[in-house]
Amino acid sequence: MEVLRVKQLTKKIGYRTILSNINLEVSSGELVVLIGPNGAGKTTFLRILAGLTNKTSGEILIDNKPCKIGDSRIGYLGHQTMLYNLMTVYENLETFGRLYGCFNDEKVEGLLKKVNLYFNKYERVANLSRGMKQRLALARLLLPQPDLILYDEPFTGLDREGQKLLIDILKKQQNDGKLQVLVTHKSAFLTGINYRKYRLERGELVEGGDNI
Ligand SMILES: Nc1ncnc2c1ncn2[C@@H]1O[C@H](COP(=O)(O)OP(=O)(O)OP(=O)(O)O)[C@@H](O)[C@H]1O
Repeated sequence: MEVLRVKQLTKKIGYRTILSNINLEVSSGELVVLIGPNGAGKTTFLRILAGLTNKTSGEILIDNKPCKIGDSRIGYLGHQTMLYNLMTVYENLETFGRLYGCFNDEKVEGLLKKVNLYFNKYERVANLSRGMKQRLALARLLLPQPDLILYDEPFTGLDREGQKLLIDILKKQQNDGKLQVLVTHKSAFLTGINYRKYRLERGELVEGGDNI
């Protein structure tokens, strides 16, 4: 995947305009960060890109073709970790991997090491801490090796070490030429990494913008 183009994207709910004529371009290797106050429409925007919410109007193009619902090249990490609580760490990745046809024992083990859960692989998800669940959700996100990766507040629940680990993951994806869009309310988390910053305010996207 080379480029994602969002053109004149608008989302209305009832007669409220949540997103108004959003234009955005993300190229291979680029990380775009969206900041904005609570209720600004950040999650709505990511969910539309992920194909989980309908847009009202506008276009989303991937390499100049309309983005298809359920495109397996798109990975989305939302507020909910969507993990199976009664399964172990390993079983979660195995089940997800088999479902998406990307299971491979070596890959799963490698990812578990990457997110520092290798020694927890036989633990049930229900017994993990919030930060550990978030790290497992990250591993699951990366398992199908998506080209476009969407992160909604991915630093939630992560301690210093977890934050560092996520920064390393973001950098690795940049080097691999992935397209990344990340929503956060605090860009201070993102020190030591290159990114393009936008502020979403009253439904409009403004380039740059201060931290909030
Ligand atoms: N299904 C829905 N029905 C009605 N209103 C909705 C719906 N989904 C979102 N909204 C409204 O759209 C606005 C944007 O919500 P959204 O969750 O995208 O904001 P956000 O920027 O992600 O906020 P936060 O930082 O609090 O997560 C909010 O005012 C919300 O109430």
